[in-house]
Amino acid sequence: MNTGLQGHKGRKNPFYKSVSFAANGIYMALKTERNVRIHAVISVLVLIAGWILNLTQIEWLFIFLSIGVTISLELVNSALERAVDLATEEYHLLAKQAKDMAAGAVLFFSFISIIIGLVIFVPRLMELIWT
Ligand SMILES: Nc1ncnc2c1ncn2[C@@H]1O[C@H](COP(=O)(O)OP(=O)(O)OP(=O)(O)O)[C@@H](O)[C@H]1O
Repeated sequence: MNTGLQGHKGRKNPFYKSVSFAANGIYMALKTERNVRIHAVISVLVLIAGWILNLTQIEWLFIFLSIGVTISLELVNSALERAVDLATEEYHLLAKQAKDMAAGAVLFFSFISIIIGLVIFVPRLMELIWT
């Protein structure tokens, strides 16, 4: 009986294999999902800006948290889109709600990330301009 703890072929996968499946998931999302790529590019630009502006430890923590949560939500959203498409090819109100709510989670946290970015970067840029 498959208890749900076993891998695809009935055996529990070794840890390194689970990590490699997860890394493949990130690679597939980057390859196939435009929004994941956009967030990845923005994240790299924010990291470069943070490095140039010499952020404090606490500012870096907020930046890494924002990037991490946003990209993680993008991955979960992409996974849910695929699961819904696998479940039905027909139009279904629940399918629409599931996809739109998952997309809403990404949008919601993106707004929070923008606010965090503004709170951190605007004073730094003002400092640069006025000094
Ligand atoms: N099976 C379905 N039944 C009802 N509505 C659906 C279904 N599949 C998708 N939708 C809705 O159609 C719209 C477009 O969804 P779709 O998955 O094609 O792309 P998307 O949400 O723009 O995301 P992405 O661009 O990342 O693929 C969304 O509002 C979604 O909720």
